[in-house]
Amino acid sequence: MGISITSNLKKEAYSLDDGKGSAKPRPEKGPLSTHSLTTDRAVEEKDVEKMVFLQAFVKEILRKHPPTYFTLTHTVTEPTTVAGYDVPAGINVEFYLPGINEDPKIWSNPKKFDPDRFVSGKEDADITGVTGVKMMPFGVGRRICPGLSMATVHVHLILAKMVQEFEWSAYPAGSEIDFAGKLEFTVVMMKPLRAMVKPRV
Ligand code: HEM
Repeated sequence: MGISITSNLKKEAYSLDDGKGSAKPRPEKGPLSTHSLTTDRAVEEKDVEKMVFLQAFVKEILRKHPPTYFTLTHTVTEPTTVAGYDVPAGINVEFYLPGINEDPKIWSNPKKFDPDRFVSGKEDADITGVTGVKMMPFGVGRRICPGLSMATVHVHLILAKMVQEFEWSAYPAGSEIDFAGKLEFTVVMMKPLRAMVKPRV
């Protein structure tokens, strides 16, 4: 499950949300980072914590294109109230993630793919849910995805390496990318991504 999710997530990342698949995420530069992707050595895990835009970019992918639409099914063990609804013990609850991730009551311009929302300091979200829940791509609480750390390290690093080494663009050149998803075991692109990949020499 983890491998399938992380690989789908990376496909979303390469294609990006501008519909053209231009070679982003943009190189880390200026005040966003003390590290540049154009450095003469391969990016390493320790560099990622300084790459503010990359972190914002991955968080925005997880918000706008969560790899699963639902968490796993949870059973209520004692009567409770959620958002004003009484939930009796013994029933199953499903959490629909895009309903939270794109809730206009908690996000500005939620339909827009905009990593800068996390850079500018306008908005933030704790993906572990410890300090509050505005998005929960890994679930939250006791049954939170145990692969969270591995998955986030993996996605940040592979994405940084792919962008450092290659230029990515849509195929055929200039074509629009259709970001519509469909649910298989995880969410996959309805029309598989076709990309041109050129080594940055
Ligand atoms: C971006 C990548 C990933 C995402 C978005 C993701 C998301 C999720 C979600 C939403 C759940 C359900 C949590 C809940 O119901 O509250 C889950 C559970 C789980 N995930 Fe992940 N996951 C990812 C990667 C991984 C990886 C890399 C592994 C293993 C190496 C992994 C292993 C598991 C396991 C074992 C569970 C079941 C936990 C339980 O029921 O107690 N996941 N994941």
